[in-house]
Amino acid sequence: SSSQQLPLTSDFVCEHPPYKVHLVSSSPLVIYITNFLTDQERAHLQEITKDTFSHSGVQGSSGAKAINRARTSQSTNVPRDTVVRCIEERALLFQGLDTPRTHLEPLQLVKYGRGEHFHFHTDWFPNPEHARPDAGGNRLSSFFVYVRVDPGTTGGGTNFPAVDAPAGNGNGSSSSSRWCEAGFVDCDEPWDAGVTFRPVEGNAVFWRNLLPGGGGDDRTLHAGLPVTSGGKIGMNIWTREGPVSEKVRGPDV
Ligand SMILES: O=C(O)CCC(=O)C(=O)O
Ligand SMILES: [Fe+2]
Repeated sequence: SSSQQLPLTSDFVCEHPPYKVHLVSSSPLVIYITNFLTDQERAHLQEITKDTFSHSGVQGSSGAKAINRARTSQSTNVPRDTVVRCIEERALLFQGLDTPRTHLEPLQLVKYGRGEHFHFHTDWFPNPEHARPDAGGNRLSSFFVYVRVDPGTTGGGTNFPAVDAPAGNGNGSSSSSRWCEAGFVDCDEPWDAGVTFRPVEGNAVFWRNLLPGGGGDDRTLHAGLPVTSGGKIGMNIWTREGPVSEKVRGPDV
């Protein structure tokens, strides 16, 4: 219905929802964020990208692919309108007061149907060619935001095999963990599988990809596990070490 869409008039006011942060791991830095996107923003993102998804890897942005980017999902870049700029601003403020907007790649939606997955990979580029200063350097941080989860969806979690599950989550021994009870973490996974975040609409996982010296942090390896029923749309927000060219970022719309 039309009430589902935000007005895209010049008097649009960017208001950030009262999201909450929950520390998962300090090394590597991993933070779980609840209510990062509003329902209206989620609907808007889907509306403006409808019919634009394709299977073509890293579409239109850096042209670079990390190794093991075996993804059966479809993706699309999000045109940067006032609502999207508001989400960008939120992601920048989250990371401090001095991260310029130009360090952001175009936001990217990733869509999975039943049986689709994204194999283990790092978001940072192991190939220095893809992380050259004129390309914006490497990917300093990632947000993966759950934009849509079809009712009855199973699977489709985001797994980090080298990140310990939050302390006291009771993996394998108890169901008392608040992380499990809240539905944020999949505690049915075996203890040695690291941590698996369940897709929950509006919530996000944030992590830092690079070590203090600038090298890639192998512990940020992760995968989009196969969706066993239903479907999921997620969104990547990638912040580079330096500015991304205007050509890659595209115009404001
Ligand atoms: O689908 C997921 O849970 C993760 C996707 C991902 O890692 C990516 O698009 O880079
Ligand atoms: Fe990723």
